Amino acid sequence: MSEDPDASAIAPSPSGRLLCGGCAPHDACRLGVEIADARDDVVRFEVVCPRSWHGGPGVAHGGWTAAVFDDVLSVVALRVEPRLVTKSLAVSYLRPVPVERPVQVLARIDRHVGRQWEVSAEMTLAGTALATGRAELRTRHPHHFARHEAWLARQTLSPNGSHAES
Ligand SMILES: CCCCCCCCCC(=O)SCCNC(=O)CCNC(=O)[C@H](O)C(C)(C)COP(=O)(O)OP(=O)(O)OC[C@H]1O[C@@H](n2cnc3c(N)ncnc32)[C@H](O)[C@@H]1OP(=O)(O)O
Repeated sequence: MSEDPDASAIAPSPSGRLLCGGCAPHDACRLGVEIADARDDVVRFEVVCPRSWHGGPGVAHGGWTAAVFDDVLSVVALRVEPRLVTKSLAVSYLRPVPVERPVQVLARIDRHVGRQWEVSAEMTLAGTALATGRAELRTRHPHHFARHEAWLARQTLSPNGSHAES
């Protein structure tokens, strides 16, 4: 990568959306997440699971639900600190999530001390909880991506395809 990877920070897209690197070129969230309202440490989202993410008949794949929580839990803190990574993510699946049906997600910052963030969210439909998520986030170290790239460059592929430190 020729640019400084650590300069990377989420900035609003041309239409004002906060999007990840994969979605920014589309100017739309491919997970179906939209911010509905943002106040202080709480953000409300409207989310629609695209049918392409179904895992069972008419219901979302659990990986979609986890990705949505990773996204919304980051967004709630990204509004304050643009350089974050997820350290841990826990999801409780309470009821199936329907595809192509708007559901609400409320995400909040529970605790923020130094580089450490604790955030949580609930996904509901008509007031009934479908899933909850909780994450620990970290403000990135200044050379987070550069360190990763340097580490990766030291890994060599062996003839059987496995990696070894060179
Ligand atoms: C819609 C808007 C956009 C939404 C975007 C969606 C956002 C999605 C957010 C994500 O999903 S981020 C991607 C998933 N998360 C990661 O890839 C994070 C990977 N984990 C880490 O980089 C580290 O474990 C972490 C920075 C979380 C550690 O933080 P800590 O505060 O717990 O520990 P610390 O910083 O002391 O580092 C612990 C160890 O990791 C090492 N370390 C930290 N950062 C590193 C790094 N960048 N490269 C290599 N090693 C690293 C560090 O040196 C140290 O090594 P030792 O144990 O040997 O001392």
